[in-house]
Amino acid sequence: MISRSIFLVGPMGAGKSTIGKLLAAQLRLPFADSDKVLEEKTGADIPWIFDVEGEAGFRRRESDTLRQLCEGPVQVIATGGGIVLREENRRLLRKHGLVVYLQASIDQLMERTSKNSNRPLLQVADPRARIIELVEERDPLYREVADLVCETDYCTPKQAAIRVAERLSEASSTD
Ligand SMILES: Nc1ncnc2c1ncn2[C@@H]1O[C@H](COP(=O)(O)OP(=O)(O)O)[C@@H](O)[C@H]1O
Ligand SMILES: O=C(O)C1=C[C@@H](OP(=O)(O)O)[C@@H](O)[C@H](O)C1
Ligand SMILES: [Mg+2]
Repeated sequence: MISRSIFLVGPMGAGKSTIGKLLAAQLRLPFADSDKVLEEKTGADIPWIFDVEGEAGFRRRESDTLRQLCEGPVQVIATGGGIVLREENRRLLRKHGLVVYLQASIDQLMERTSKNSNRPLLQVADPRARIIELVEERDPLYREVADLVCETDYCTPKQAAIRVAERLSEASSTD
């Protein structure tokens, strides 16, 4: 029985948005993607927000969106990869939900994020170096908030969702 929202955190390309939707269906919970909610509230997409308001503007909107989601129903929430940067966000994640850190190798993160250009932080000459830098900076922050850590390298999104659901049920049975 799930009594708190489930937040998926982890780097860009870990599969938070894809696995989150599948996990929600499996658990029969609503699903929200914080980036999509933010874009709908703003009426603009993430590249536009970064262009016009910079990363600082995006981070303000991201925190507002997280606060709003924390007040909503119990659901599965895919967050953006940088949600853990602000201490106030980390506090909210820990307070309002069970946090699952989705991990993947640098090779997989590269492959999965190279398919589209909607991630402003990766529009650089050397996206691989940028991914490595971001993972090094953020891994301790993901660990700080995580109740569970799940690998997504050697499986399909569906298999990953099933594995996360199993891990959540094991964790709740030992509570
Ligand atoms: N095992 C896997 N787990 C998660 N995503 C995967 C996997 N294999 C391939 N993908 C693909 O990786 C891409 C990026 O996933 P996405 O859910 O947008 O990641 P995030 O929200 O963490 O940035 C999607 O196209 C997804 O289908
Ligand atoms: O890592 C980040 O700082 C970001 C990750 C993106 O979400 P995904 O992790 O879902 O790609 C999105 O929030 C934005 O482009 C910034
Ligand atoms: Mg996403």
